Parts: sequence; structure tokens; C-alpha cells
Amino acid sequence: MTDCRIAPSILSADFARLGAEVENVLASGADMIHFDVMDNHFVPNLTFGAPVCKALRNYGVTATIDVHLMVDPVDRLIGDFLDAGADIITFHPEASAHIDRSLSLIKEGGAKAGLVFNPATPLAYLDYVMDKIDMVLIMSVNPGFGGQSFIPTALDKLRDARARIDASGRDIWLEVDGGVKVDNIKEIAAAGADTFVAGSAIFNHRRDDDPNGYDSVVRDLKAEAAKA
Ligand SMILES: O=C(CO)[C@@H](O)[C@H](O)COP(=O)(O)O
Ligand SMILES: [Fe+2]
Repeated sequence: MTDCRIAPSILSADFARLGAEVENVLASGADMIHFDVMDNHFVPNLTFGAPVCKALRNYGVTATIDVHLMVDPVDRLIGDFLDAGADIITFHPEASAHIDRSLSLIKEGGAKAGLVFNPATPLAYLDYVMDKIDMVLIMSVNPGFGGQSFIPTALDKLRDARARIDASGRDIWLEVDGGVKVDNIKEIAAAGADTFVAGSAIFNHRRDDDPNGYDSVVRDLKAEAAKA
């Protein structure tokens, strides 16, 4: 495979040391930061909002911040995240009454836009908005929590999404989120993903003998993906 981006989900980071965790994981070779926003309504969990994204920017984080909105409704928060410095904003189509409008809000604000597909949500939502999409995010767990197991049917869905992206001729990233580990990333990459969210696989595998704590696991994820 050519592209391979590792996007650590800070959901599994130590929140009390968030700035340092982000700094360390980026210094370990991660390509971007995955920022999971949960509202205890669209998903049964509550995390953090735009002020935390802004705080990371103020701390000095310049890397791509990939905001995964698990909130309903979506539109009111888009402006907050654009102001907070988000580079990519993705949302679940079920959570927007006007998907085309939500995508336009993100793009007009200067960020990349994407749709997120739960395991049982059909890719048909892409049909009439492909020209506004910069990223397709395939959930390989039901959203709400880190540390769940990869749902194997996501592999077929990735292949389907890859075919749609290739047919579009556009530069659209195909991200996968949930249960990505060193021992399954090769198969996931072979199914067409180029951007890999990994939360527990990274933050639960800190090594004190690595210069930045996460060097070994980020290197192993990339090496396995490259074998696809
Ligand atoms: O969006 C979500 C969960 O809803 C994810 O981004 C998880 O945070 C990924 O965690 P792991 O499955 O990699 O531990
Ligand atoms: Fe996520």
C-alpha cells in the first residue's frame, strides 16, 4: 500500500496529561490525532468538546486534528470546532437532518469533511454527496467506547467503500475506526483502508524504554500495514 496514516484516538490517553500524551504520540511517529466527541445522546458516553481541541492548539499541537463527532444534532458544534482549529470534521449521517448542508458548513469553514458509517449503516448515504467528501470513516465497532473488538463485516464494507472512492476519481481518505491492532491492521489495509484510528492499541502499550513512549507500537502498526 502507498498511503498509511496512523491516527491515535486520545479517548484512551491519560486525560490528566493530555498535552504531553499528544506530544509523545506524535513524536513517536503518529501522523495525526483522532478526537472522539461523544454527547451521551447519539452514543452512550460523554467525552470532550471544542474547548479541549482549542487547548491542544494553545499547547502547541500543530498536527492534523481529526474530529469524529458522535453527537446529535451536528450543525451547531461544527462552528465551534472550526474555531477551535479542527482540520477534519466527520459526522454520522443519522445525526444530521441535512447532510449536504452539514458537509457544506464544514467545507466553507476551511476544514476537510467526512461521513462516518456505523457497522449497520449503508454506504448509500454517499450517493449524492461524493463531491463534498474528503474522508469516509468506516466504524469497525459500534461507537461509544474504546477497547472493543473489531467487527469482521467491516472488511467487506471497506472494500465497498474503496471501490466507490476509486470510481469517484477524487482524493478521499478511507479511515477505519475501532479494534485496530498490530495483529489485524495488515488485513484491514488489504481491504482498502489508508488511515487507521488506534486508541487502546497505542495508549495501552506505552513503553518506558521507547524515547517517546509509543515508538514501538506506532512503528509496528505501520510495518504491518505496509505488508498489505
Ligand atoms: O470512535 C471511537 C469509539 O466510538 C474510536 O475512535 C475509539 O476510541 C477507538 O478505540 P480502539 O477501538 O482503537 O481502542
Ligand atoms: Fe472515533
